[in-house]
Amino acid sequence: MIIGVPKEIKNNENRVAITPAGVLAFTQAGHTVLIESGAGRGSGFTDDDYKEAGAMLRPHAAQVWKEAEMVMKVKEPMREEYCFFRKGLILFTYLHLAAEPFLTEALVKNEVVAIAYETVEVNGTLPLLTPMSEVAGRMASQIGAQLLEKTKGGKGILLSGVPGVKRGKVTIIGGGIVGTNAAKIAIGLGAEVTMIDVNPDRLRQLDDTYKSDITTLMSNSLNITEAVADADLVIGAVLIPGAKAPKLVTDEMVQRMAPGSVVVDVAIDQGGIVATADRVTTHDQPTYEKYGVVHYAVGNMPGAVPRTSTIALTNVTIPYALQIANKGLKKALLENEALKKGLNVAERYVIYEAVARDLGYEVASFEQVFCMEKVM
Ligand SMILES: NC(=O)C1=CN([C@@H]2O[C@H](COP(=O)(O)OP(=O)(O)OC[C@H]3O[C@@H](n4cnc5c(N)ncnc54)[C@H](O)[C@@H]3O)[C@@H](O)[C@H]2O)C=CC1
Ligand SMILES: CC(=O)C(=O)O
Repeated sequence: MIIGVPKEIKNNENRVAITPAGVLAFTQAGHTVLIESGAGRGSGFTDDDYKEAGAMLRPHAAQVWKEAEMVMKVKEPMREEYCFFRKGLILFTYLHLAAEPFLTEALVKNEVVAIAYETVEVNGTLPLLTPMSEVAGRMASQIGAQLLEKTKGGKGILLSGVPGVKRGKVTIIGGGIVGTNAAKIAIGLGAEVTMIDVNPDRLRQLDDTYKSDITTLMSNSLNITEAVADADLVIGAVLIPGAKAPKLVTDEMVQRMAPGSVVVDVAIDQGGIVATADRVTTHDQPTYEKYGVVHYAVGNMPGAVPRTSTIALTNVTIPYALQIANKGLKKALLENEALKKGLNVAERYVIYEAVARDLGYEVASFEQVFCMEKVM
């Protein structure tokens, strides 16, 4: 198979979908890897590193998209990339389609086979989302702590406090991978941490893990209202796989926060859980203020630490991509239930149920599409 890796073009997105080690894995299996020149630079990989591993370089993204049978990316394609979509092209990347109606329409219309990293699922876990959630969760507390500084628009508190001065309060909504990683750093910084989740078993696990370092609360409107009003820093970390994020923090709840408080809505890539996080921000301009509260809503947080993130991401994506290349799409999907869950769009159909529901498409089952036996 011919695998293409274009340079990421989202604002300050310095990750790349393949490392030289990944190239070697493909070429050793007899595949061809095309890489846009400079694609790895932001992650510290030179064109020569890729060439030595057996990749072929292409000066322009258009050539990579056109020649490749499967394009691997990190972020969802930007509008400038939609013109490269074509029937039967396999696209393997983060997609977050429930929050991307125009992208979904472009993929459907052009009959792209789109497999989303974030919905590949093994026993209820999301192995291709996990490493980036680990990065973003850790970053969320780190960034939130900085934004609480006066010079960054915050209320001017140090999360750890100092002897004789009380600590800052962090409320984390969603106790999954982002939430637990945010908690680790917030606890390490010395903050008073409250974690809210809707799953009682999850709350039990969190209590067992962090013991008296955190307070756990069941997710309901009253608990969220109180914990948000009381917090210096709120971190949004809820996920319903594939679906648009539920707006759990209302406009009124944000209005009740003290001026200079901070919201970091990590779940913004699925639309965000905070009503006032009504736009996706970029690393160039990561924050805005609403009701005196600093909002951070960057949709590609791990892009700011590309070396760590690229290696962590490709460690988990390459084995799946290799299965597609080695077996062909149809066989790979049929033999791997986890990968099959990643299939969001194929043959003009939306296959992932939550995406179809949120965007108003009729859902087609994998079997329906598979039986048509055209592209696959
Ligand atoms: N902005 C960025 O750069 C990045 C964003 N993310 C996003 O962060 C979000 C969280 O991801 P993960 O932690 O990996 O997901 P996860 O699936 O590990 O955790 C989600 C948690 O939300 C909980 N939850 C579901 N409904 C809830 C409700 N009504 N109230 C409270 N909790 C509820 C679940 O029980 C689960 O514990 C996702 O949208 C993910 O795409 C991840 C990485 C980078
Ligand atoms: C998960 C995701 O969208 C990211 O890492 O950018």
